[in-house]
Amino acid sequence: MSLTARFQGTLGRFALDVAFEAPGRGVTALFGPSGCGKTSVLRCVAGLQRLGGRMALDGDVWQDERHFRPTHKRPIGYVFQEASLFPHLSVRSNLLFGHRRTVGRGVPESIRLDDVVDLLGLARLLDRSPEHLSGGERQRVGVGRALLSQPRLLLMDEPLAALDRFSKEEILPYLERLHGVLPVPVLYVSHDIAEVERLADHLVLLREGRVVAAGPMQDLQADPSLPIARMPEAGVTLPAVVEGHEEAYGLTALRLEGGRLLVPGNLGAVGAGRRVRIAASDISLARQPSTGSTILNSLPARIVAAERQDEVQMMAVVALGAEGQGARLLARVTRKSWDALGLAAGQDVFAQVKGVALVQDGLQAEG
Ligand SMILES: Nc1ncnc2c1ncn2[C@@H]1O[C@H](COP(=O)(O)OP(=O)(O)OP(=O)(O)O)[C@@H](O)[C@H]1O
Repeated sequence: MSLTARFQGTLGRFALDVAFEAPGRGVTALFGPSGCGKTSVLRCVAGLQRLGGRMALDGDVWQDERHFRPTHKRPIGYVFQEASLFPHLSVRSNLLFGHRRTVGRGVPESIRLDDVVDLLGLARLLDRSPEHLSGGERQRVGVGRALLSQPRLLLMDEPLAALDRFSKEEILPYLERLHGVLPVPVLYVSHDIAEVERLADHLVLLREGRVVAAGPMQDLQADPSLPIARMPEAGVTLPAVVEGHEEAYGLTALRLEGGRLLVPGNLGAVGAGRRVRIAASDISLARQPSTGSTILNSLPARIVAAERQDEVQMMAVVALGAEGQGARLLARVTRKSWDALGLAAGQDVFAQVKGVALVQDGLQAEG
């Protein structure tokens, strides 16, 4: 179950030449700087733009050398920067607009109104007119409407870009919630890495009309040769499980693959899954375990790769665990310290984690 796409051609003076695969579940982000071709790729997938190539979803070919299925025959939901809701219809009627045209014509109903209302928190809004909704609420309705048209693929083009910071923060938890339960894959266009890290599990990195890299988010984040590792906010997002609590100190123990972190606050019941983000600038490396230090988290790890970023900085990839078999973290350290400690790939070190952000509800915790 997956999407395969290859598009080649020119748009005015812009040359697009991309090929990528996306898994049949979860959120795949198309990420890259402005003008790199993200929207054009999405439009090609939707059939709104016709370039040469081939595209198939679960083996169902939407485009190849001989065929080109028109947009209205592709089972897609499309969410734009701004939801263009029908002003004369209530929220409920807006939501059901596409539903009638699909379920009403025999398409099996895999996404139901009640589920969408529940997931997107729309119950209070159902009888309202779109004119009386905030920007964030309108976008939630737009997402719900797209889902209720029973798409087999949901396309989202910068759905948060037109919202102010406050509305963005309001809508993100709803999108995160959809993430785990949606029966359809999502292609999500954004140029905001923080947003992508919160929502996506697969990444297609674009630059100047080409694919720079594609793969699981964690793998790409921990590749020091990619442009995202050069961003000031470079880091990794990792799955974690609540392992226990140190109630006397108000701390939660989180288990990562190959390591354990103590973070402030009660992050839920034992066994609960969490997604944490650890910034490269929040990790320092030591040859010895930290004693006589206030640092809480000092994890055995092995340096698996390193790259000089500029005159001052090195970017190292460390794999957690004494054998270096666990999750990979990025560590940005100065070249001076790197040389002073005689660090090199293959060495065993201690990764001192100074801060952990819980990405799924935006909590920031200093460790
Ligand atoms: N129909 C078209 N005719 C001519 N040029 C086009 C057309 N569509 C896109 N382009 C050009 O292709 C390039 C890529 O545009 P696109 O909107 O796909 O980029 P993007 O990565 O989505 O950018 P942004 O993040 O700013 O939305 C741009 O230089 C744009 O001007």
